[in-house]
Amino acid sequence: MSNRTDASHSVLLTPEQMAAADEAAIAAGAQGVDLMEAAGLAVAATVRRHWPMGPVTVLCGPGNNGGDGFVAARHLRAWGWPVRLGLLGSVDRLAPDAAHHAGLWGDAIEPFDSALLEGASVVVDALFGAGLSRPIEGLALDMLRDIAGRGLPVCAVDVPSGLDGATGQVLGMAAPARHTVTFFRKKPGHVLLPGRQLCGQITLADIGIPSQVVEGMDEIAFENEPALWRDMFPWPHADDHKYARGHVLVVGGEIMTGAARLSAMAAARAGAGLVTVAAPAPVWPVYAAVLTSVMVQPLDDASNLNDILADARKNVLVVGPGAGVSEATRQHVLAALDTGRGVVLDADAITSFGPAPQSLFSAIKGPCVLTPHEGEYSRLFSGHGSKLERARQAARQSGAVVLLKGADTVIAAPDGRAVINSNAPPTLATGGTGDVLTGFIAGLMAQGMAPFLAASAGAWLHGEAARQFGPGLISEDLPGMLPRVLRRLKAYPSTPGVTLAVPT
Ligand SMILES: NC(=O)C1=CN([C@@H]2O[C@H](COP(=O)(O)OP(=O)(O)OC[C@H]3O[C@@H](n4cnc5c(N)ncnc54)[C@H](O)[C@@H]3O)[C@@H](O)[C@H]2O)[C@@H](O)CC1
Ligand SMILES: [K+]
Repeated sequence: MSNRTDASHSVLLTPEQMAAADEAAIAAGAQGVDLMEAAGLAVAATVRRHWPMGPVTVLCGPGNNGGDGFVAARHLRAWGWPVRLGLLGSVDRLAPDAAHHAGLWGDAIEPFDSALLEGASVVVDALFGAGLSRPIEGLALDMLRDIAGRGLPVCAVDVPSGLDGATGQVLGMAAPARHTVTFFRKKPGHVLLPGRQLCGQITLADIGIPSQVVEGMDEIAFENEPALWRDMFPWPHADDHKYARGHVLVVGGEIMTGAARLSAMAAARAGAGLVTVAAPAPVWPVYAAVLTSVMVQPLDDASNLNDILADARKNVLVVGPGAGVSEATRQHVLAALDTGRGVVLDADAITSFGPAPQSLFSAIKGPCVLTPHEGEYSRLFSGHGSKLERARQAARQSGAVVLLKGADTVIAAPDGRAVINSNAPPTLATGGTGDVLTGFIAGLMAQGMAPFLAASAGAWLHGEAARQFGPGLISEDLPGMLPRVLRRLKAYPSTPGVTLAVPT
């Protein structure tokens, strides 16, 4: 767990937002050539920090990313490194800032071909950054393939060239980097997959852009970290009693009984004062036999769910885990939504509305979280673009917080706020972990945490619990890891500043 205290560093800027930040900094008095100088110096310093001195090849592209490359080359040369530099295109076509730094380089610019790679112990990839506008092809494609084929260690400037900073997708080709140096703030493409895996270790360099330039920007996304929501975390109060800490009701299914049990245990561990599973009457004993701290109420054939819901202290309702795709599940969802209380819908609850998503959306009137994986998403939504955009579109369309699952889970609110979660280890790719996540979120909501914050916090706790458990994880290990994660979270420094509670 990192102990960073400045949540502003979890801000993610799209290349367009970064360009606006750059413009605002220049309008406030910064010089473009100075920003480029700082950027290139940070790249050179990263190379010096992580590689022993040896032959370095700097590959410069036709835009400002290439300009950063010229600066890095000049500093490395000044520090005694043998530097070779190749330029894609010609010096007289460089934009003014890059041309300025090409002039300061003032040394040989070699033809842009594979000979540049001979003997290189590290390659600085300054071909394309934020300005990538089409798939890599031609000479650049050949070069990147050659670098990847030779397995040369790469230090990427801003992004590995070919990676779309907005989406995390590769346009044509990108050579995996060992280190990526980016400027001012990370970009969504550094956190979304496959981008995250191509960047290696990311260094965030301060190049002199004032942090205020971000204020007032719309639709900023964040990389999930406790600084964003920890101050709103529902820690128990000294005078709390169990009824003050919320009551989660999980509607259980008849076949996959484990799923609802996992959600229930997770909700309890997340701190809900009470948790009840409403279990179909025929399998009621199955639930009752294995759940100790969780109450079990029989749900009979005639569907007495409304009677169970009559107790308004049940303030968060979970439908979906192990529910089965059926008309009964649909009815349970609609009954839960009709209460206007907090609702978390997962799995079969989502799939049951596949044929008629609008009937679900129009029933959502209270705080609601949908937790689809990609398959479930595509049953309800026809969003397009990056995962970030698709989660945002779904949240807007449904009026619910949408948590779009995966190794790069995205959480989006209907008002445009969005968080990308990046701490989930691959050991979470096993049955039942999603049911636990649902329970964590419900447990936090039951204690009064707003749905977007609860979903963000739940996703982070889930990832952290898995990380701390390590290899061999199965889903029922996760709730039991939560106390340890919460203990560490409690010790996490308080962080005034950027939080998710501020609507954009
Ligand atoms: N915005 C800022 O605040 C700063 C930006 N800096 C650098 O500037 C970069 C952005 O510079 P630019 O906007 O000039 O963009 P790039 O340098 O990323 O690339 C733009 C150039 O590449 C060409 N191009 C795009 N895709 C191509 C493709 N697939 N094949 C061939 N040519 C292609 C474009 O026509 C244009 O000439 C950042 O990534 C960063 O490295 C830094 O200098 C520091 C300050
Ligand atoms: K690059």
